[in-house]
Amino acid sequence: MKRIEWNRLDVDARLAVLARPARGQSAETRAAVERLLAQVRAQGDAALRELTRRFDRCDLASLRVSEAEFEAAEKALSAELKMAINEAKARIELFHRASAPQPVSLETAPGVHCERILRPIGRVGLYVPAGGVPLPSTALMLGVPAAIAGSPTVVLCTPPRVDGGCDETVLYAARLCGIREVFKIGGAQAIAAMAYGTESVPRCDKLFGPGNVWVTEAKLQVSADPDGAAVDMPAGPSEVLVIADAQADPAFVAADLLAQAEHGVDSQAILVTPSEDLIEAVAGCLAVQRLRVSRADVAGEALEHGCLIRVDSLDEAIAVSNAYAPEHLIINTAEPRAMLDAIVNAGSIFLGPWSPESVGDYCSGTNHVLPTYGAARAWSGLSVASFQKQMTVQELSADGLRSIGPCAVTLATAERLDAHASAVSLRLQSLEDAA
Ligand SMILES: NC(=O)c1ccc[n+]([C@@H]2O[C@H](COP(=O)([O-])OP(=O)(O)OC[C@H]3O[C@@H](n4cnc5c(N)ncnc54)[C@H](O)[C@@H]3O)[C@@H](O)[C@H]2O)c1
Ligand SMILES: N[C@H](CO)Cc1c[nH]c[nH+]1
Ligand SMILES: [Zn+2]
Repeated sequence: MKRIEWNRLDVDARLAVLARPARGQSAETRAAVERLLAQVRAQGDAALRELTRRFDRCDLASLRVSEAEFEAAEKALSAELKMAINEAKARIELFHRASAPQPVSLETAPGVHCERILRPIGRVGLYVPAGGVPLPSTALMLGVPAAIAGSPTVVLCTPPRVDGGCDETVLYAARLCGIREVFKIGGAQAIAAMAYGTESVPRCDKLFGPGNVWVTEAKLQVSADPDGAAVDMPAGPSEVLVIADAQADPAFVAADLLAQAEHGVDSQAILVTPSEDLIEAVAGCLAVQRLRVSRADVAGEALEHGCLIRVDSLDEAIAVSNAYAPEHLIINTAEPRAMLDAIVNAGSIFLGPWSPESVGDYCSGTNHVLPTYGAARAWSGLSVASFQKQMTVQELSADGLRSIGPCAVTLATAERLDAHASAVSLRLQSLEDAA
């Protein structure tokens, strides 16, 4: 990992350190995804079968996962794994229920009743990656808030294995969330199927979930198409930034950096600390720990563009973190909670030595689908609200209109929107006439 002395850098060099690798896909990827989307729109299921043969190297009799496959999946898993999934799901549900938006109803003036009411998005499409390693935890992170919001149609796509089956753990997690419409489709073709619909796959209003470059580009393209679908958030490679001081255990810090690095070669792992000794010790631990992980090649490549940044103080570390706006922020210092008020940009925050980022990935209760690539400056992680629409309602009595109508007339007149003004003044006049 690169070692950086923050205070020796000028402004441009600091910006370069905080810059992510170039965003957006190559022109070839964009064009390839455009062709894939057009093919699925034109040929429906036939295109899905052909593309699954080409990219996933398997011939599917049925795109949809059958009841028998769900049952076989449940039988195939160990009791221990099922219990862990059930346990994680219960905590994710607890947190997501508690943090779900509530309806609002109040009088803003006598006789002026304003409400916020909530409705689930009608048809939602979930994507669970499985090209490299299948991610059943992602099925929970998408499926639980969708179920709490109460979306009537929940569709889930995940790539098939070469034998035509699906990862059993993903199927078990999907079923636990009440999802029945699961399709063995991966990549851009899955996004196209859910955005535009095919003979088998229902068309969805909004799509959720992470994925590789083809998935990400396809989500971008369908969200820009008025006939396509909305998407959850701008996504990029996974990221972690650790703020630590001299008291932090270097083995813990190294393990946290490595955990994010093993996701993909483009993962971002950054340590910011005032302690030169900690940087030295973390570098040593990383050299040892990375040899022990099965995805050592992937992690090693990711760590090459990660960095160990030395700052003068913890206040400066916070400033670096706020400027970077990491997906995950770990604060491993003597008084982590005391720093929380100063943190303004981060997807999810992990306080203290006993809160590794991995627990947020699986089972603390928070969601692991989070804004990356600096999007945490303006975006939040997935929640029940992401699966809902918030509609506002107003109901005025005659007295209500008498009381606030003149305000509307004055503002409409100032904007020279006479029809707006008269929609109110006409009514005020009729009330006066009736009095
Ligand atoms: N930010 C997050 O919340 C988060 C969480 C989990 C995973 N991730 C990321 O999700 C990604 C998962 O990627 P993955 O590849 O393992 O699985 P994936 O399911 O996203 O992609 C696999 C699919 O890609 C398609 N594909 C393969 N080669 C292709 C080609 N040449 N042209 C067109 N399509 C092709 C295939 O159809 C295949 O089914 C990783 O980058 C991981 O870091 C992010
Ligand atoms: N850390 C990933 C989000 O950036 C989510 C994940 C799934 N499984 C393990 N980790
Ligand atoms: Zn992870």
